[in-house]
Amino acid sequence: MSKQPLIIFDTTLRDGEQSPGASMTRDEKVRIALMLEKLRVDVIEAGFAAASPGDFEAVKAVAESVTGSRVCSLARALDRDIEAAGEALAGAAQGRIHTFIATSPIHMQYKLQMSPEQVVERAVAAVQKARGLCDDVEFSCEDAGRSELDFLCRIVEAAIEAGASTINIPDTVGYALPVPFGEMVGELIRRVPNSDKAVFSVHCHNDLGLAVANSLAAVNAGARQVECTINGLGERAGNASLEEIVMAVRTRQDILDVETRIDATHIVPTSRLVSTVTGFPVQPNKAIVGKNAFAHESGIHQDGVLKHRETYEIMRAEDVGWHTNAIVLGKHSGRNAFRSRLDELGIQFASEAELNDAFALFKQLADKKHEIYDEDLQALVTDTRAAARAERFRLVAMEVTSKTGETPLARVVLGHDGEERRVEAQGSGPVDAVFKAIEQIADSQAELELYSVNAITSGTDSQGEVTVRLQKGGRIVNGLGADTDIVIASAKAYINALNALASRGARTHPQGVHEGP
Ligand SMILES: CC(=O)SCCNC(=O)CCNC(=O)[C@H](O)C(C)(C)COP(=O)(O)OP(=O)(O)OC[C@H]1O[C@@H](n2cnc3c(N)ncnc32)[C@H](O)[C@@H]1OP(=O)(O)O
Ligand SMILES: CC(C)C(=O)C(=O)O
Repeated sequence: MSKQPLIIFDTTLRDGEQSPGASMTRDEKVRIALMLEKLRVDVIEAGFAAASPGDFEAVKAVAESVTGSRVCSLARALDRDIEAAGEALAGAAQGRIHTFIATSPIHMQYKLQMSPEQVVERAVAAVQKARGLCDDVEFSCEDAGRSELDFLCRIVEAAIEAGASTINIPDTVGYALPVPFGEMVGELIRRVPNSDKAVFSVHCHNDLGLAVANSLAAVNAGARQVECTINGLGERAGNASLEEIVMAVRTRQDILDVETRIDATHIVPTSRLVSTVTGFPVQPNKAIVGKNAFAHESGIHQDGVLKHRETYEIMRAEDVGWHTNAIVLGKHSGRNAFRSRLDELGIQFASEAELNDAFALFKQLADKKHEIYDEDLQALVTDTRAAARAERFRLVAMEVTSKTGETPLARVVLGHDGEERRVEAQGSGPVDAVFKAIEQIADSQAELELYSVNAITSGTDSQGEVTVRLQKGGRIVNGLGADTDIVIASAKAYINALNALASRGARTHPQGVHEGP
């Protein structure tokens, strides 16, 4: 069965901009509008031309820059607002004037202080005025979600009669629930005698977190335009999110009779642009565009995704503009994901036992650190391999006391030729104290030529990677150690270098020759 088109009306630049703190300059609106055009949005509501000279200029600039989408301006049911909208849209390849008036008893009585009859009259006059300036006119019944159905039928019929070709039913305060809202929209379409002369639209707010659900319920009931915003930006708790509507429609083609023209591969870049321009970050668990929307950290899910992506993914990350999905290594990850990531890094294990040792170290590290990066894995494999060689010195335990005004003290337990030995030493700093304690056992007579510390990744929970270079009798060896505690990383690096000296002690080098991991 062929699908009917669902018109995607984006109001990021108008209702989205009504979020406190999200106002945009003319140039920012043009940048976002050009991105929305690329996304193949059908209608871009660029602003409210009568709101300010700046918004008038912004609507005008968007109207003159965009050709692939229809550009729209909002206007109250007042001549001056409608004239401003018409003037701002004059240069548009395809323009639309969107006029509105509230229809709920509470808004008519307290806000507009108008009778229902006056509201109908004003609506008709506004639509006629707009039609005189533009041949595409949308009429919205503000607060329709709390309006009486009989009154809605009356005003909608009159607005269509006056020339509106789109009738928008907003749930202005996010009060609706999906089933009754869908029923209301369906009933309106059935009862309005001239409903076939207009496209029915919905505009849902998210005060109860139901904006997308309510919009889809209305689509099921016959609405063929949805008003929405990128990242769900909008007044108070926001509007229905464009990316969620579009991907719900695309993903559930089995039960929805509509399709959109949207090129979903531009969704993530558009979301990023809107977030950067407005300074509103996208929460990590936001559907479609959140950083975690296609990321898997738990072992069972990772195993499933690696075996067959659809076990845990209902959409492809690439289809909405992500580079790829993500297997994030952390404390809930399992061996399959661990092995697979190391494979991708070109690291293979000689045996299952070596993999298990590395995996055990990985779990210990993951308990200390939120996310394990590739650099952490590389350091960890170096550590495992060093530990696997039957080495002369092995760090068993250590404790360092470092207090303001006191000389640092290190207590170290070192495995040495199969025995455990305890030593303690003071030093000018904690690392110096640890090295001195180790030297009490090793007595290497080596010279420390280099000591350097690097943060492997960013963040204060990053692992420190330490390089120690020792020189003895013309031989130079490097030792590496990594840990979230840089003093422990230093001890590991020093011991690693001592083991390198010890294991190659029989060989001599005429000049300084670098050896090490
Ligand atoms: C649900 C929505 O999102 S609707 C869009 C909301 N967006 C905005 O309000 C942003 C742009 N708004 C603005 O810049 C200003 O409010 C303006 C320029 C439109 C109007 O500013 P002001 O003239 O100072 O009026 P103010 O905002 O204080 O009050 C709104 C007036 O419009 C009236 N009004 C509200 N909606 C409508 C309407 N759809 N049609 C006609 N009049 C309306 C109110 O009753 C009130 O009238 P009053 O001044 O006679 O009491
Ligand atoms: C003006 C209309 C469409 C609106 O923004 C609302 O009712 O929320």
